[in-house]
Amino acid sequence: MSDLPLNSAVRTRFAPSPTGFLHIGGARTALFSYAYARHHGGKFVLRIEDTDLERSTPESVKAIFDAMVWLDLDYDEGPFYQMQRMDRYKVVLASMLEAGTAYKCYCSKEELETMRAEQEARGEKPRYDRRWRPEPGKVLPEPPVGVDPVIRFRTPLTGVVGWDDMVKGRIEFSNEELDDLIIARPDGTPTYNFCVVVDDWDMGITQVIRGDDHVNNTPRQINILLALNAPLPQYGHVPMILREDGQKMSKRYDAVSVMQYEEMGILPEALLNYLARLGWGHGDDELFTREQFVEWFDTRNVSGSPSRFDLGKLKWVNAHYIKQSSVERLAGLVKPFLVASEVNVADEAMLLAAVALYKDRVETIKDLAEQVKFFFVTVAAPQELLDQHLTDAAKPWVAVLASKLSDTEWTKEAIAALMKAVVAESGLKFPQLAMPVRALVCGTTQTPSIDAVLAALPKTVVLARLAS
Ligand SMILES: Nc1ncnc2c1ncn2[C@@H]1O[C@H](COP(=O)(O)OP(=O)(O)OP(=O)(O)O)[C@@H](O)[C@H]1O
Repeated sequence: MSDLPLNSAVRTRFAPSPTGFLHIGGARTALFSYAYARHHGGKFVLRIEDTDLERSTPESVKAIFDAMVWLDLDYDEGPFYQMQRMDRYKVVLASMLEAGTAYKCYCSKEELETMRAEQEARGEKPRYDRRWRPEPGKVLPEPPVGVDPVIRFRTPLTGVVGWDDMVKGRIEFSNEELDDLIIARPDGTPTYNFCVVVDDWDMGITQVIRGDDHVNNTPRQINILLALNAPLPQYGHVPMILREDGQKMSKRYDAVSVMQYEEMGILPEALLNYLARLGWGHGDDELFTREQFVEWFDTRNVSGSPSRFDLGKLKWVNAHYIKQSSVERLAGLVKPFLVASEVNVADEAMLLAAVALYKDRVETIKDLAEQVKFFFVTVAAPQELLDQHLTDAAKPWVAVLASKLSDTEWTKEAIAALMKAVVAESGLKFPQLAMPVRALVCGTTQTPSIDAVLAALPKTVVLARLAS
């Protein structure tokens, strides 16, 4: 079992279940599969595992697509939907019954419960006792009338099933630990592990890269593939991403959707860079492009232990990408945030100027919107800020500055020269003039160079706010 047959052309897949949004744990797993395929010049396949009819919804399918598009994880084939492949599964089930690698089991729920209770009473691990498994010389019970059977896989009774995991190294299970799992329900619908096996086989998947919550499924899936004489893919199980509180991130336990990061003002390339680095490393490199990641990616450098999500680090990475982005792109991204807070952004030139002034000072696009808001609407400074800076000493000089500004040419240089002159004349220190000006015009004292900020605003607006 150690030398698994390998297909030559790499084909990886991402196979989410559409039972909620795509969270970043799933997204990182998708990213690793994607990067592996791209690194090897192979194909990346998207498969929607929608057989859980109670939990799967079309909205969740859309949510997965939205997140994949936003992150630009472009797939080469698919989306394939398991629900559209039922006929194929049934053909394979029939072939397994025919070959004797699967068999019908007529145990009722009650019988299974009794079996379990008796085993527990004897101190044994509860498991199906294989009473319907055909064996040479064994007499099977008469199939009860009117009962639809399940189909069970005929798991080898002895031996070891193992694989060289691309992330975790050698993993082995004894077949004695595995039971004859149900591969089709009484109504004929196939179960999870069976569908995955047929899909991975039909789709020619050569590397199954998935979360390590699937490690226990892998020996079962390998046994079924072997029974089908299908080629075995390589398996790589990547550790889970944990929430900041250390819990597994899962749709069921309030994980945050990938798209919520867009709403927070995270750039997709920042999230990808952050996720790539989370649980994978290339020396000390923290910031790298998608192309570099694809070039460097190797499952051997994926960490074997779970990683904890760290919003602070994500924001740090995001700040880097914001700095690197063009003013035009950022202006396009920040606009919806401003509009959402009912700020009218009619003056495009002012928006560009404002973004240029603030892009190196923010961690998210949402922050950026907050920071540049005062360009478009008056933001009143908190009273304590005014009390602190708009002192009796400063007030008259703010008025002097305002009157001089009204006649000056509206450039950063002219404004700077004028402020300098007023400072000299007044005997104030520069901040004693600049701080009240900031508070009045911007609603805060935390701003970039005040001459640049004033120059980016219409003169009339500056004068009105200084007079307020
Ligand atoms: N927290 C996580 N960290 C890393 N990978 C994950 C995490 N949760 C799921 N995955 C992986 O993402 C892929 C898609 O998983 P799936 O759509 O079933 O999401 P899920 O969150 O596990 O769902 P559930 O709500 O059933 O827990 C699988 O390969 C799975 O192993």
